[in-house]
Amino acid sequence: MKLMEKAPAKINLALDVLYKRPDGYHEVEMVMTTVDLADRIELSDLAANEIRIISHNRFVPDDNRNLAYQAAALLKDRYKVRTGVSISIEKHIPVAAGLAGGSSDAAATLRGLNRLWKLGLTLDELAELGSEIGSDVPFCVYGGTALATGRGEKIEHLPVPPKCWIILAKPTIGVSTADVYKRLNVADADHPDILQMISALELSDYRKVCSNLKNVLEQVTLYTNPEVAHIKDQMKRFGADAVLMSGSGPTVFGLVEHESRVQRIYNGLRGFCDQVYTVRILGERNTLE
Ligand SMILES: C[C@](O)(CO)[C@H](O)COP(=O)(O)OP(=O)(O)OC[C@H]1O[C@@H](n2ccc(N)nc2=O)[C@H](O)[C@@H]1O
Ligand SMILES: Nc1ncnc2c1ncn2[C@@H]1O[C@H](COP(=O)(O)OP(=O)(O)OP(=O)(O)O)[C@@H](O)[C@H]1O
Repeated sequence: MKLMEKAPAKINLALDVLYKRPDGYHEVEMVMTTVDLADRIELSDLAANEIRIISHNRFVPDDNRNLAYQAAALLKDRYKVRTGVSISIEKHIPVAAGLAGGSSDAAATLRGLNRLWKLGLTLDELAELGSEIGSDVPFCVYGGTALATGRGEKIEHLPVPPKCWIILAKPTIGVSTADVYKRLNVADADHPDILQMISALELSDYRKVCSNLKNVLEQVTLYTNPEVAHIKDQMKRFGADAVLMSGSGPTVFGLVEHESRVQRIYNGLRGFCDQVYTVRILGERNTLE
């Protein structure tokens, strides 16, 4: 049997770090939402009892370093599954970009294998398993819009953001998430007002969403990567309503309310940046089919 799952990218509308925990992770408060830039995961039964990754992307590992591989290995081990699986990843989300591409592939693999192997697990159970793979995986299991706390694994669903266009631009540099967290000085950081962002979503107030976009990790990545600041400036200059770096970066996203401006911003950025995407916010959370 063969089946397909979509693995959408996420952006962080607000990202706060409260403190460094004794286990080395940071306690966070993040408002996240999925967008319609997605990898496509195809899962098929394999006669041999093994996990095979096919990706055709030189930046994506095809062994047990791949987060989709880890998701399959975790389910296989926990539920004593004796059949093999081939996981084909058609990559559309830029790698090491702050868009949770690997985490979303892992989450889609959990959802897909739950169906393929008829495990009967709930999304909550899949999200709990996903937290063993990475902090962004539980959010990616549900998708939609949510507040993520703890190290990112505690999820509370939020209303869909007001309708708008999102422009994503990724500079050619890659960023290490661990390194960005390590270099953050929590005491000196400029913190977002997470409650105001939640209120903006509850009121469906586009202007309020724009004025509350803030990411505490942005300064850290901007400091060592001036390209990110340049893209932010240009996106604003071309007419985006508000701009922010997603996650640990380096991808920058801009919110645009009026369609008439989208093409101008896209064309302006394409003049000096190879990876630019125009996307929409994905309204719906995932459900189990
Ligand atoms: C930056 C974000 O993408 C924002 O959504 C996430 O906070 C990071 O999520 P992720 O990539 O799934 O992170 P993980 O794979 O769990 O962790 C990678 C590394 O980032 C650091 N890390 C991550 C999450 C967290 N709350 N505190 C941390 O300090 C740790 O050094 C960890 O070893
Ligand atoms: N399925 C996968 N797709 C992409 N990268 C993967 C995958 N599995 C493992 N990786 C590894 O993970 C690293 C980070 O990739 P990813 O695209 O997930 O980063 P990211 O978008 O910055 O993640 P996050 O936003 O969660 O911090 C890559 O350099 C790659 O070696």
